[in-house]
Amino acid sequence: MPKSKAILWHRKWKLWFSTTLNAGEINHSFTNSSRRAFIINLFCLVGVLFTVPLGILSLAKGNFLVGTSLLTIAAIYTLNHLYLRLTKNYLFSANVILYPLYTLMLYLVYSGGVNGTGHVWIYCVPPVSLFLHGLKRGLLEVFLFILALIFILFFLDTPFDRLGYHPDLKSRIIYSFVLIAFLSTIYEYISSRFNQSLQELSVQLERAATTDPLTGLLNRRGLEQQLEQRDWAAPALLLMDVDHFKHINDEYGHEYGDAYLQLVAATLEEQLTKYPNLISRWGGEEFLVVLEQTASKMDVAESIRKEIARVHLITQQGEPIKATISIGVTELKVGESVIRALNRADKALYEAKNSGRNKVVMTKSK
Ligand SMILES: Nc1nc2c(ncn2[C@@H]2O[C@H](COP(=O)(O)OP(=O)(O)OP(=O)(O)O)[C@@H](O)[C@H]2O)c(=O)[nH]1
Repeated sequence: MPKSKAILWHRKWKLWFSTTLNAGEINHSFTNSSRRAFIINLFCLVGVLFTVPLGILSLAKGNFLVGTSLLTIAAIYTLNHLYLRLTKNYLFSANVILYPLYTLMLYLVYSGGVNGTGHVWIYCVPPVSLFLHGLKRGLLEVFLFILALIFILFFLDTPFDRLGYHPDLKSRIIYSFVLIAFLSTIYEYISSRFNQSLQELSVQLERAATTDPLTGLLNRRGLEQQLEQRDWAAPALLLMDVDHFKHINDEYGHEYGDAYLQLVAATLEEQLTKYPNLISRWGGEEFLVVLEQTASKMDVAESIRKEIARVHLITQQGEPIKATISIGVTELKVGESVIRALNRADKALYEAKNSGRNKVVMTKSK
């Protein structure tokens, strides 16, 4: 096969494996649910790869019962994978894998399995159970499985008893099973803790990337992200700029400048509690508010302007720090880009500044 064709095949297989193993994933991050979906798919895939050839072989040898049983298991695993892919209901899919597995393992111990080797398979129960059902439920099920094992091995008259094993084997099976359960619990505990901190870190990073640290408002990226996430029916854009802000920095120092920006942010939040909105610090001393279409967007802008002119900071020496704000208002038309609408808002703001500041100017969208 030519090299380029081989690379193409390799890529196709890789994509197929990745799609199959990640089918039914709730999101792409490494959450517990996506981890479980991955394990269920892996289990189904490996199960089908094992049972189909063995089933066909058994049928070819005339062993009809074993052959059809194996092919039925392959069909159940395939359906389970398709069900997970369609519904993302990994809890149900986990049950489809686990409960038949428990039953099969207990039956293997009871019957002794092929040439008395049935009990060697039971050690897959703790890791699979803990992976798929998590620490709490997984541990409970492993505990119940151990009770069922003890009952079968010590209180039932079974074909296992007639295999001629040393009497100590029964207790050794239980001890070694408990050891594997213990190790699996430690592994699952560590990996779920690691997963949890990874998720917390990812939430913190996401917040840091979309929030302005000084005011706690959305930053430019956060606002753009939130604008995309919801259907806003022609919202109003209010672009605001604190008047002569440089003067506050120059006169009282940067710390008071920062505190004043925090005061503006708090005032905006307080003034806009009644309306669905997004408030962002757009840059330096500039704020952008996206306001869901209300008949009174000019009234809202006016009340913000008046409130900013009213509120003030007090310095340590008891001096009041006051400022005003200029606002450019426009409407974001359906299908229009934010940048285009912002250009209009910017022009309106410029007009407000040029006509004396402490003003609200609204442009009509063309
Ligand atoms: N304290 C503080 N100052 C900031 C921050 N970001 C920007 N600034 C300052 O904001 C000032 C903005 O000044 P200008 O752009 O000249 O505007 P202005 O003084 O508000 O005047 P007009 O907008 O024309 O009314 C600059 O001095 C910046 O250093 C910040 O996070 N904290």
